[in-house]
Amino acid sequence: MTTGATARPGSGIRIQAVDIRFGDFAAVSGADLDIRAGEFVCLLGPSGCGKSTLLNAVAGFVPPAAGQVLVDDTPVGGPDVSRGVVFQSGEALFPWLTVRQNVMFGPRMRGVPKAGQAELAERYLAMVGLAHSADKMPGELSGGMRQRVQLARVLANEPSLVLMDEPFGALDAQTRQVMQVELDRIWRASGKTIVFVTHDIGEALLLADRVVTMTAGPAARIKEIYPVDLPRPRDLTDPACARLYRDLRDDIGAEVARTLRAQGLDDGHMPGTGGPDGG
Ligand SMILES: Nc1ncnc2c1ncn2[C@@H]1O[C@H](COP(=O)(O)OP(=O)(O)OP(=O)(O)O)[C@@H](O)[C@H]1O
Repeated sequence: MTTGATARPGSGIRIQAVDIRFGDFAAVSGADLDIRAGEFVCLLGPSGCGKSTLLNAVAGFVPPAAGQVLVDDTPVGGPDVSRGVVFQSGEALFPWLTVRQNVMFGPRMRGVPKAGQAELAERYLAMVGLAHSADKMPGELSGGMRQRVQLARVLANEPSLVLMDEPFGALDAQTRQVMQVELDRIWRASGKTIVFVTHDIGEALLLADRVVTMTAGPAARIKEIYPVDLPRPRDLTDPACARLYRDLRDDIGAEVARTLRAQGLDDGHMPGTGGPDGG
């Protein structure tokens, strides 16, 4: 899968019996998941279930109240550049630095000599298709371009895994499609492990080796794991893909319906609950 383009290969992740609390609120409870080195895993689930919270635990932003997250058998104790995070908003870029300087920033902080910084910026800007925009300011870029720069900036830190929290959520449908194709290519070229949070079933099916669903919170846990053993690039209209799409839609629909029932709201029209959609 990898071309060996980077020094550091992807890491394996073990999420073991992880509980995450915010005060008295149990956001995640007993989450267990193993992710292989170099794997692309999408986390999918109803809004507010705990996808970002679990991703943040892998990033080291949120400490588990119980259980542990291991990356290459080492417990995660806090944030680290070896675990790169791409957020939804391209606003995470430094607006006063050029694209190239944004990408060189991490290596500079890590003490990489100037020539090495420039080389990393060149390599990763080329990988995300933005070599020609290196001297632009972030404000001169489109939303999709800003997300590519974010990805290049993370990759320039040579992380062993990349954590992406709805990175294309703010993009228009067409740009999103282009970015999905690009990310598939970049992932294959980089050999990184990617954990990707999304609401979008189609996006998950286009990108993931495995799609992991979560139950509705509170106390969300891993619900089901769906291997996507289909050749890439994928076609959502392919019958096998369409079947998986329906399974995932029903899985998520059942969780949304459960939440609505718990709130005393009508769930008769949700897929997976015997609604008109056939569930
Ligand atoms: N810092 C925090 N303090 C208190 N509660 C939090 C905090 N962060 C998240 N939560 C709660 O934890 C639960 C899970 O939130 P999280 O953002 O992980 O969900 P999500 O599945 O990523 O949602 P979405 O898909 O809507 O982005 C929610 O009930 C949320 O309100």
